[in-house]
Amino acid sequence: MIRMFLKLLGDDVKIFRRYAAMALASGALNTITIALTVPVLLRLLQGDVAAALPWLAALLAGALACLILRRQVEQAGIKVGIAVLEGVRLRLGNHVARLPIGWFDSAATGRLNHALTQGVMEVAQLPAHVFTPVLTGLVVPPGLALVLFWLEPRIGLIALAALPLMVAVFALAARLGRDADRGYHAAAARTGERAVEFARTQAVLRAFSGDGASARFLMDAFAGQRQAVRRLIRLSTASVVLNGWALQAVFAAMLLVALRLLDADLTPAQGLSLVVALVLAQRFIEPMTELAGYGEALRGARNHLAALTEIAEARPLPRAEHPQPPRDSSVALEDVTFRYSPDTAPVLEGLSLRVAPGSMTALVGASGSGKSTVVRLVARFFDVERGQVSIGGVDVRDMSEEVLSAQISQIFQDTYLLEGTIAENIRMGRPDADAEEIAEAARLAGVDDIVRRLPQGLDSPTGEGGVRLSGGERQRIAIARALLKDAPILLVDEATAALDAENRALVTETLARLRGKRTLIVIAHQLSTIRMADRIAVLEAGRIVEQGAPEALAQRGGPYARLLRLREAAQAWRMDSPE
Ligand SMILES: Nc1ncnc2c1ncn2[C@@H]1O[C@H](COP(=O)(O)OP(=O)(O)OP(=O)(O)O)[C@@H](O)[C@H]1O
Repeated sequence: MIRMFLKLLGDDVKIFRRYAAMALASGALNTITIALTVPVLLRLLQGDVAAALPWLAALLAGALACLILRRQVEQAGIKVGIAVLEGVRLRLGNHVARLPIGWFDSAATGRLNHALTQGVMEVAQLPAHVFTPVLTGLVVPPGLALVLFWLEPRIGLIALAALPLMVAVFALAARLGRDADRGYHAAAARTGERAVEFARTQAVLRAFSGDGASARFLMDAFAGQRQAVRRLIRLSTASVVLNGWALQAVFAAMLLVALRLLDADLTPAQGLSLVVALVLAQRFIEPMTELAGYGEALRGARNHLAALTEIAEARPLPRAEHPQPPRDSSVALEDVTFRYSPDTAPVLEGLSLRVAPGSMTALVGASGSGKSTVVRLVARFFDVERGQVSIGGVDVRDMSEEVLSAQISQIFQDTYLLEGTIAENIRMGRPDADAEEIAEAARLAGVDDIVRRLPQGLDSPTGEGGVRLSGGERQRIAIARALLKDAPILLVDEATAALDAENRALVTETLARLRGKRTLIVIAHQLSTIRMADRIAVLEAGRIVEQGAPEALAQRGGPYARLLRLREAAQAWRMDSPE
């Protein structure tokens, strides 16, 4: 855990080392001060107040020094906390900015948000609230065990033997708690997903199962979470009880030995030593009880640290050492194999595709066949596992990010709008565009239909508190951005399911306008788009099973011809059916 913490601190690790050294020194000073109670008590119990006075003075001086040092440790802990708050966010922010675009799926974005807000906040509080007592608590018991051994060897031996035993018990209790925690977090995440799904799919659920059966999957998730909570309570209680029992057992063993010793013939001096040893034994147990109490806080922090470390360890795409510019706007995938994670099957396997500059290629195929993955690889959302993706004859891995980005415009399904006005969102396509160019792109993309009903027109704010735009309207803004950017390659996901007839026509119009002028790669769903393409590539389970000109493929009677028949039948059905 400390290793994860140090890794996150980066260069600020120096501040932590200084703080940790001070915390350990404070623990050592605490031990010495507590040890000073031994001569004080011995002399006082012997009735020799005068002899006790110098020791008492030393004890008071030690207590004062402890107080001062503890304050400094706290200040140093706060400094580490501030370094975490400022440094970790900045470092992770810079790191995340270099991660592949494909890393930012909704789950990762949610984790990032949680880790950077709540996670960093809690980790920043660790030094001041948890590490200080824990580090101090690590030093005091071994120190006092040695003093006990010197004072009363048999009780001291129990204390020394208890140290590794308690480490083992704490580790076991921590493991129990960690397992329960993990189960609980997994169940809570599942319930969260089911609840969001339940809310999002209300229309479908009500249409297809009005008897309440639709809520069953959500109820199952709740039941799973209840079970996980019960297990968490059982195991956390067990770990607290285990720690408590172990500590009490150690103390009881010390008392038993003390009783046996009292039965034996003791000199008055030995009797006094035994009494003082018992007082010291109590001080030996105390910090360990405190330490056990921090188990839960450490476990919680461990989860946050693990989430932050996972983000910090996500690998950015390597930068080109000798970046080269593309020679033209052609696109080629050669023998490409790609999988989303090392433990899943490849999504694309040995896929090759060549797109001539200025031509239009339509990717068609069943859902899940890998069409979106192909366009994501062209835009280098991820790097391929085998083979290569090149633009203008240059591997995308050998291009600088800026040059690659300048080659490509995208019109994808999920258009994200930034906080700002509609005009500013369109300007993202080309930051130096003037108002006239933005207005023209907006007009061509049909955004002016949207803004006409808004009093502030293109300057209307989007996002929270601003205009709420539908999926289709967002896509129009994406089209406007793409037209404004005017990059040599345009990647389009038609996603007609989300679009109304007017938007479908807009996408077709945009493609028709750019056809022959730009390299177009389109995940095509509409027959009109498919027929407009110079070449069709038919995908099935991550491979291209057929490619060529539309007419030639239609006549061949293969997969494309079958797909065409299905689409035509679907379109005829749509035209015949009453709207
Ligand atoms: N981010 C991701 N992480 C893991 N697997 C993914 C991810 N995106 C897609 N996949 C998987 O990769 C396969 C190909 O998906 P892809 O989205 O490329 O297909 P598609 O042909 O574009 O489908 P659709 O037409 O439904 O959008 C599918 O099995 C899908 O589940």
